[in-house]
Amino acid sequence: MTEQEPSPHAPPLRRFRDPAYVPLADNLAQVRERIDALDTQIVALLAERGRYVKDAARFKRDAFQVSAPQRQQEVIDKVKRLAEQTGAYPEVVEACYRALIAGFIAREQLHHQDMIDIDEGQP
Ligand SMILES: C=C(O[C@@H]1C=C(C(=O)O)C=C[C@H]1O)C(=O)O
Repeated sequence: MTEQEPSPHAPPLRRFRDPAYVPLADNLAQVRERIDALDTQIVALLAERGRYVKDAARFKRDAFQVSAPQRQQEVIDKVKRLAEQTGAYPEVVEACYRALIAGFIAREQLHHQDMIDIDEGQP
């Protein structure tokens, strides 16, 4: 085992046994450029998702409703199905979503604590 980081511009060191495998890039630098571009999109999407999670707090009465465990399970089930359909690694998708939802709920709880009830009696 070397303690050296891989060389970004070097040619491939290994190949897949599957002769049908189609490479996506010429070198590691190219692979990383594409990963970086995807991360930019993913973080922008997470920001948008977070704005909707914040808005959801307006429709909830208490901490249990913020947590909404049944909805959490629906989201996990749905993304696992999507992973199967799209070829994403299902265990990665599930782990990401469990972490994401936990983080989003924590934020939503903070927003919820910072809100006031709408008084139904008001004209
Ligand atoms: C956004 C909601 O609130 C919470 C956050 C969820 C999420 O991040 O997907 C799902 C359920 C709730 O725990 C919701 O109830 O839809």
